[in-house]
Amino acid sequence: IDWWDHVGHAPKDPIMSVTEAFLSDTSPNKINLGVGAYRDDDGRPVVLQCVRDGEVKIAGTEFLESVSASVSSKLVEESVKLIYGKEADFIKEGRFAGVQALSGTGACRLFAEFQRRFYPQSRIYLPIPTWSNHHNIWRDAQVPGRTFHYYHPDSKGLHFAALMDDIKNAPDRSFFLLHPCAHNPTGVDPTEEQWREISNLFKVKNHFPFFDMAYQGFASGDLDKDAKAIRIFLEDGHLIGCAQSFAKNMGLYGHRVGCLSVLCVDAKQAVAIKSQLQHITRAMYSSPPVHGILLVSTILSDPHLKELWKKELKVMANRIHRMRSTLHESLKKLGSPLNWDHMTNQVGMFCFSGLSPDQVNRLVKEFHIYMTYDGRISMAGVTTSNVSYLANAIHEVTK
Ligand SMILES: Cc1ncc(COP(=O)(O)O)c(CN[C@@](C)(CC(=O)O)C(=O)O)c1O
Repeated sequence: IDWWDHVGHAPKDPIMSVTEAFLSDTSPNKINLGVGAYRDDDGRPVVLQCVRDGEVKIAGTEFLESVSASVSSKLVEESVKLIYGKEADFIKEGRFAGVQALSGTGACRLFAEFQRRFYPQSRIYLPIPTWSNHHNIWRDAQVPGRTFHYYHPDSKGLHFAALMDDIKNAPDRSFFLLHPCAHNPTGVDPTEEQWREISNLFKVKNHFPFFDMAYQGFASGDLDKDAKAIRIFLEDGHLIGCAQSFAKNMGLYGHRVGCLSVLCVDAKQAVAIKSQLQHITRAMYSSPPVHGILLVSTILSDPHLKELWKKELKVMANRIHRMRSTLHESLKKLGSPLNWDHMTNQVGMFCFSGLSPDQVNRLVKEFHIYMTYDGRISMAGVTTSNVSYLANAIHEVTK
C-alpha cells in the first residue's frame, strides 16, 4: 500500500520562489532583486578577504568530533560583545545564556521553542510587515502570532503613533519581535529618539524585547551604530533576547553561523537557561557545523581580521547606498511622476518600493526583473551596469 499519497505540495516560499523563477529565466537581461544576498558591482557573490585570511589561519585545525566547548563559547562571547558592546557588565558577570545557532533562522526557531516551553500561553507580536519566515518559525513552535503596526504605506516610513498604541494595548509582559536595524522588508528603522520612547514604554508594560539582528553593519556600515537600539534597551535594564546571523554581514550564508543570547538576572539563571537551550538543540540537530563557527570566532578574536572585516562591511554598505542614490537619480531623470525619496531614506539591504503586485508582475513578464510580490527590492542586486535598465523598467510600469 502507498504511505504518502495524501501529502500535497507545500506552499511556495515567497522569497525562495523568486530565486527559482529567476534561475529558470534564460533572458540575458534578467535581474534578481529577490533574496537578500549581497552581490558586488559585477553581480557576483563575495567571499570577504577577512574570511579568506581566516580560512588560512584555521586550515587543518578542524575538530573531528563536534565543536570543542572552548571554540563555541569563544564564538558566543565574541558575538555577544559585538551586539551589546565589549564593556557590557553582564558579559563579565556571566549574566547571559548564549549558544551558537544555525544562523539567524536557527536562533529565532530555538528561541521560539524555548518561549513555548517556558511561557506556553504566550504570543509573539510581529511587525506589519516583517520577514515572511518569522510567521513560519513561531507557528511551527506553536506560539500564536499577533501583529503590531510598523510601516506606514502612505508616507513609506514608520507608523510610530500606531506602533506605540499597539505596544500600549498589548497585554502586559507580551513578547515582541523587533528588528534592531535595517528592517526587512521595509528598510525603515525608528530614530534613536523613537527607540528610547519604545524602550520606555516596554519598561512600563514589562514587555519582552526579542531582537532579530540579521544585518548588523549593513544599515549604517558601522557595527556599533547598527546595535544602538539594543544598547538603549540594555541601558534601560531590559532582559533582552537576541538572534544574530553572520550570513549577510560576513557573507557566510551557507555556513549557517548564528548565535542566540538571553540576558538573565544572575549567573545561576544563565546556567539553567543555557542548559535548556542545549537540551533543545540536542534533540533538534545535536551540534551545528563546525567550520563556520571556527571561522567567525577566529575573525572576531583576531584584531587585524576584525578591523579588515569592518572595512569590508563599509564597502558593502556603501555600495548598496550608492545604488540607492543612483536608482533614485535615474528615476528622477526619466521624469517619473512619483516621489522616490523613500529609496534613499530607507536603509540596509532592502528598498520597499511601493510597487503593486501587478507592477511587479509586469517587471517579470516584460523586463525579466525579479523581486518579491510585496515590492521589496534587494538593493544588492542592483549594479552600475543594470541600474538604468532597472530604472527604465520601473518607470515604464509606474508612469
Ligand atoms: C530579519 C531576518 N532574520 C533572519 C534571517 C535569516 O537569515 P539566516 O538564517 O540565513 O541567517 C533573515 C534572512 N532573510 C533573507 C536575506 C534570506 C531569506 O529569506 O532566507 C531575505 O531575503 O529576507 C532576515 O531577513
